Order: sequence, then C-alpha cells, then structure tokens
Amino acid sequence: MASISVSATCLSLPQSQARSRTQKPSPRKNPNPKIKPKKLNTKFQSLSLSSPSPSSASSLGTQATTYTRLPPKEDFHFPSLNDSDEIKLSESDVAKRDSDNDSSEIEAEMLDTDDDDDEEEEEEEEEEEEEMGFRDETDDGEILGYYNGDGSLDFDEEGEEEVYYYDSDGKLVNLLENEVDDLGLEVKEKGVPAVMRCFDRAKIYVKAGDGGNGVVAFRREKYVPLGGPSGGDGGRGGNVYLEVNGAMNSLLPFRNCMHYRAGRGAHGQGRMMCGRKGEDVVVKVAPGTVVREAGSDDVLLELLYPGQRALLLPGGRGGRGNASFKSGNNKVPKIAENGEEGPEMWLELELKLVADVGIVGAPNAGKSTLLSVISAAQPEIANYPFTTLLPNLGVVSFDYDSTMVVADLPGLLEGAHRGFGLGHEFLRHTERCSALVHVVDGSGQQPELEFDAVRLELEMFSPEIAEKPFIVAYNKMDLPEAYENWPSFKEKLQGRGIKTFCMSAVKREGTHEVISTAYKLLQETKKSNEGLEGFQDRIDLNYVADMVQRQRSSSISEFEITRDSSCSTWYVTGAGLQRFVQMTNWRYMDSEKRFQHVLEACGVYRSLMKLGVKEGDTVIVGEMEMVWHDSAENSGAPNMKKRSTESIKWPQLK
Ligand SMILES: Nc1nc2c(ncn2[C@@H]2O[C@H](COP(=O)(O)OP(=O)(O)OP(=O)(O)O)[C@@H](O)[C@H]2O)c(=O)[nH]1
Ligand SMILES: [Mg+2]
Repeated sequence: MASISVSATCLSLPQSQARSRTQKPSPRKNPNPKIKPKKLNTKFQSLSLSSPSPSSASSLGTQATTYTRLPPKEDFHFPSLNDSDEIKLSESDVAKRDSDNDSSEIEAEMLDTDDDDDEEEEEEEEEEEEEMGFRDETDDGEILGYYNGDGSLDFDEEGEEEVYYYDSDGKLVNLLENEVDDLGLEVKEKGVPAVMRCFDRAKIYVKAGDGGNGVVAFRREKYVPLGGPSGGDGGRGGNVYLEVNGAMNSLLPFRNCMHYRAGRGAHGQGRMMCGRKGEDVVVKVAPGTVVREAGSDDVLLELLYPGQRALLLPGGRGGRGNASFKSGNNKVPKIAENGEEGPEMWLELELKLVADVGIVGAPNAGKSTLLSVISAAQPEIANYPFTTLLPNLGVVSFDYDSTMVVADLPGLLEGAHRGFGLGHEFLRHTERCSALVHVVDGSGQQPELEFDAVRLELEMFSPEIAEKPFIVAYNKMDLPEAYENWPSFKEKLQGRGIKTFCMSAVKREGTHEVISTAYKLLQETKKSNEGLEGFQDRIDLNYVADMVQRQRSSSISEFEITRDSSCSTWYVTGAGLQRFVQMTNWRYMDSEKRFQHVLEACGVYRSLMKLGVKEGDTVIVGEMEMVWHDSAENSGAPNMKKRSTESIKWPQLK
C-alpha cells in the first residue's frame, strides 16, 4: 500500500452527521437461538454433586471420598441396551440374558414402571409440556424432539428420524442431517441423558466488561476563573478469570449457567473523578479442564491443579475524559472517549479427570466394587452392566504420605471406540492416569477373550492409553467357575508377560496386593517422568489475555483497504482503527475533527487517493460509513474543516 500526499482532502460524514453503520451489536434476543428453552428436565434439577469440600482430587492425604453422585436411576433412559447388538462380550453376564428380552427386561428393571402407568404419565407430560410450549411439532402435530433447559436435545422415541433444532439463524434444521451439534457438544447416542452429556463437556460464553466512558466537564468554582477541563476517565471493565475449584469434579454446573459477563467500568465524572472498575467474573472449573475456543482444535489452557487461576479476557480500557485531552494548544478540549468494548468468546470446556490410576474393564466385572473396597468411595454396585454411568473417584490412602487418586470408569464393550456402550465417552479420563488396573470377570466363560476385547478397544481408542503400564486383576475368585479358570488364565497372560493378580473384591481378598502393585507402578512412572513435572507450572496462564491485549493494541497505522467496485465502496480494516472508531464518542464536537486528523495522520487518506477513490464514494472504516469529498475546489466546507484542525495538536493515541 503506497502512499501519496494529500493536500485538501477529507472525509466528511454524510449530512454532516456521523452515523454508525453497524451499530453496537444489539442485545441478542436469544444469545443462542438454537437453544430453545423447552422441556425443563426437572428430574435433574435436584441432582447435586456430593460436596467433598475438605478433600478433593488434589488434596491428597485427606480422607478418601467419592466425588460423583449419580441421580436416582429412574432418571435415566437406558442408552445402549435398547440395541442388543451392542453387547458383544458374549460371555459376560450381559450376554447371558436372552438377547430378545434383555433390553425390555433391563429397561423394566431400570424404569420400574408398567405400561399403563407409562401411558398415563405420558399423557400428563404431554399436557404439561403443551401448556408450557415445550414441544416442537410439525404441521401434522407430530412431535419431533425436545429441548432441555440447557438447550441440549432430548430425542423423541418415535421421532428418531425426524429430530430438529433451531440453528443460529433461527432456522429449523434436521439434526440427523447435521450430525454435529453446533452447541459444541457432539451429538452422542440417542437417549443419553443430559447429565451424562454434560458431565465432562460444556460450552460457555464469556465476555470481559466494557470500559466506562470518559466525560467532558469543566471546573466551575468561585474565585477560580477558567477552571479548565475536569472530565474524569471511565473505569476499566472487569476481567474474566478461569479458576480451578478442587471441590468440583464435573462440568455439570455449566448446564445451569453458560453466560459469564464481567461488569462494565463506571463512567467518569466531573471534578476529575474517574469511574470505578467493573466487577471481575471468575469461572470455576474442575481440575483437569481443557479449554478451547469454540470451533477450534487448539487448546488455549489446561487447568490441572486446584487454585490455578488464569486471566482469560482483560476488561476494556476506560475512555479518557476531557481532562486527559488538555494540551498547550487545546486548553478547552470538548472531547471524551467511549470506553473500549470488552472482548468476548465462546469456549468449549472438556474435562479429563486427574486421577493417578484408572480402573477399566468390561461391564459388571467388579470395578466399582474394587474402588469401594480400596477407598472410602461409595459407587453404586449392582449385578447388571452399566451400573456406573459416570466416572467415580476415590482416594486410596496407604499412610499420610502415600495416597493416590483412583478413577472407576464405566464398562467397556467391544466396539467401544466406535461409540458402542458408554465407556468410550469416558475413556479420555484415563489419558491423565499414570497406570491402569484392568479388572476381568473371572466367572465369565472366556475371561481371556473378555480381556483381549477390552485391550483392543483401548488400543483402538488411543494407542497412548494402551501403552500405559497396567496390571490385570482377575476378579470373583470366590465363585467356583472363576476359581477353575484362574490357572489357565494366569498361565496364558503371564506367558505374554502381563502381571496378573487374582482377587475377590467382594470378600476383600487379594485387593491390597492389586492396589499396592498399582501404587508401585505409579511411583515408577512418576520417577521416569520427573523431568516433565512442573512443566505445567512454567506455562504462563495469562498468555491468552496477553495475546488479546496485544491484538487490541495493534498500531492504528496497520490497516488494509479493499474495494467493492460494484457499489464504489471502500473498506478500511485494521484492529487499531476499529478500536479507535469504537472509542470515538460522536456526541462531542471535537471528536469528528480528531477522527479526520487521525485518519490523515495514519495514512488512510493517502492510501485511498493512491488507490483512486473518487468524489462521492463510500468509505467504511470500522463501524463508520462516510462519503468521500475530493478537495476544496469541489466543496468548500470540508476544506475549511480541515484547516480548522490543522493548528491543533492532538495527544498521541495510547
Ligand atoms: N461373587 C462376587 N461378585 C462380585 C465380586 N466383585 C463384584 N461382584 C459383583 O459383580 C456385580 C457387578 O459389580 P460392579 O462393581 O457393579 O461391577 P462394575 O464393573 O463396576 O460394573 P459396571 O459399572 O456396570 O461396569 C455386583 O453384583 C457385585 O456384587 C466378587 O469378587 N465376587
Ligand atoms: Mg461400576
């Protein structure tokens, strides 16, 4: 972009009035139009996490604790059992059920309702929802799907093929044609309850506070003639922080609240009074939360340890009052700035639990039983698959100094890496584990096959997880079939160089050996990773804010000019210029003059002239739309205006 000198040229605002082209974004009627507050899932309203405030995943050495409490079982649909094909570990208890009947049987167990009651309840629900306008219906009155209070979708059982949602433009879109949900939550299996979808993923909106406006004021006081300008600056907008709260172990709280806005700075006042700073907002996340900007794969932050706090978005700068514009040449400045707008962002949060050891295995193998025996955690234990729907954490204490956090994960099925069952949803929680305990149900007919199938799933899901050190715990030794199979199982696995232990979790036999071996593995891994430890601590957690700040304060003379020849419109774009336009308060007389002056000083005029701007062309700078007037020969007024600004030296832009 070359520049040429421009002598008598200026941009004047149409009808001598600057008008905002794209006015401040109007407050959204619905910030996420897709989220249509439909069916409030009141069943989950009462859900509360156990609050392990004194002890947390990180506060090792404290009492062992269960962190996750599931809602009562009747609150769930049973996700994958509807499809009996999904249960493929043929020898497990799961498969022992008659494949035709099992889904209905199990559902009946889980839901514990009979058909008549169901119908009545459904009718009541329909009435209730229709009253509250919760349903989406086609013209024929067919019900397509539901929306939860948090905007997530619940599927209508019969509307499987026809589930719709509203996209950001308010259009009705077929969900199945658009597999990925724009909310950032991938569409998971049909019928997976929201409590599971939201356990470890969330999408939130954060906005730093706008700066307060500066004001124009003059000192008027008895015996103080010509008191001078006294307009104070606006206050800074509040910042947005992310902080790790050790008491949290899921992202479920973000179901209820997804918008976080810091307060705006107060406006300046006369008598040189500056505005108050806006209130900061602190978004609390669970240890192990990974933060990305929505729609991007790049990780912005990984927040692992309780107490870590990252400044994510800095608040907007307060606008300067007229006292700040006083100079030797301009002792009566009638100009003040708007506060700078605070940056905003949609964030995707993903939780990867911070546990030292992960317990994996097929459904019903006894994983939760093991956790309940080795720690004070009290996960739900029952003789059917998928008792555990969300990971459970427990702290195993050997003595004061040696403790470790163990995670019990939902069972894995063959095909889990492709999405069968539940376990794959939570497999990523093992990514941060240093070692794994693989529990095998010894009472199954072919425990080796079960073992291999689960190992294969781990490998398919992530080779990194499969490479983690692990031990095998052959469970249910108190049952005769397990006892009989043990020698051959042990021989085969030890032949492959795999450490294998037998135990009876229920009888608490052999469990100590298993867990102390896991602890040794953990220590060994920690030793080998010693160099890497503390790497996280060295990362500057505020770097995102620094980046935003650098971007915001980019030079005003860095701009780009593009032309739309069809309507002879010129677009001048640049972060610095945009910010300058946004902060210009057109209510004050001198603002326009300063605006012209700055555009000329930073070379916008020269560049436009060189590119061939003509009389009457539209020039758009940031949010302002203006009309170009060539020179004094064509019109006298602009030239006069320009001359009047020539003598004034404006303070440098900060
Ligand atoms: N006989 C016997 N039964 C056991 C033993 N360990 C667990 N069980 C039983 O096996 C069933 C399943 O136990 P859970 O601990 O819920 O199994 P899980 O692996 O957590 O199952 P999911 O959460 O569904 O994946 C329960 O009925 C337990 O009582 C054991 O050592 N011996
Ligand atoms: Mg379990």
